[in-house]
Amino acid sequence: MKFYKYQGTGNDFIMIDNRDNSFSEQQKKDKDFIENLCHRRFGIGADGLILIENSTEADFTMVYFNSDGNLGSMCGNGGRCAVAFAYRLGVFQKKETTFMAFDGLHFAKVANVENEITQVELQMSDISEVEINLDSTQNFYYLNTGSPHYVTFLNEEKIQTGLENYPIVEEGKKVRYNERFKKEGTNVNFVANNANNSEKNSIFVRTYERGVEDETLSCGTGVTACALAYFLNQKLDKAESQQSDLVHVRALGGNLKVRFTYSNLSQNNNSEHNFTSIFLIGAATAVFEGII
Ligand SMILES: N[C@H](CCC[C@H](N)C(=O)O)C(=O)O
Repeated sequence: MKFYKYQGTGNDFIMIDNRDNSFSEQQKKDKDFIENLCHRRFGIGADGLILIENSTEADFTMVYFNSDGNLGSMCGNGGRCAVAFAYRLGVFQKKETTFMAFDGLHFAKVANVENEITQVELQMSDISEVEINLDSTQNFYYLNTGSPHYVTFLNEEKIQTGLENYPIVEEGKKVRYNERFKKEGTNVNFVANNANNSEKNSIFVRTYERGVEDETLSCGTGVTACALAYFLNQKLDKAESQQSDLVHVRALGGNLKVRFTYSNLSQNNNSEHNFTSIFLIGAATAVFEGII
């Protein structure tokens, strides 16, 4: 079986063209097999496995597994890699596509191709629910950008040590395995202002990923969740009823941008935050290919 290895800001994936169903239904259920493929010593090594399959509604379907072998939810970096891979396979010819994923249809644009690096603008699902927990005992946003994300902004005391040195795995596990989240799990994101970038709306994000149960170098749905939470955190009081914005995000594995339109239809209801036309923008890179 032929495989390709891709990475998007250091979040890496094994990609398989499964339009011929060569990756069997049996293999999809075989968690040990998938876990081994993703294992960095016993296998190819990856944060996840992605299959490109035929779709009746769209150009293709993306099936995503976490590196623990479980079927995952939406994956933003994987989605960008899947678009780059499908474009290379000729699954769609013009530089725009629509594909099916765990959380529904996604539109994407191939903005540029230069050798092995493809710039992809991936539309994420609209968001209308954001849980905001900011009081003396809690400090987090919780939202689902295709995958569930807990987002916390490092406060002054924690920021002293810097997000660079913050114990992400240890602190991430405390949240991921707490009473509320331990059954379904959650991804856990830590955010600080990006002091290295003078551009406005610039944040630094580190993510503990469920299913990988470790920090990854970047998480696309996490970066998206952090950009939206940052917008709410910074601008809610000043937010007009409708506005568009762009947030620059640095992850350990590289830079991404998140563009979106915000509207709060009922100004009195703080829980109704509508984000539409959300795009995750950045590179997807082909690394190598091989035969299993
Ligand atoms: N790395 C992925 C997210 C995977 C989400 C996964 N960890 C889960 O919650 O099932 C991304 O780029 O969006």
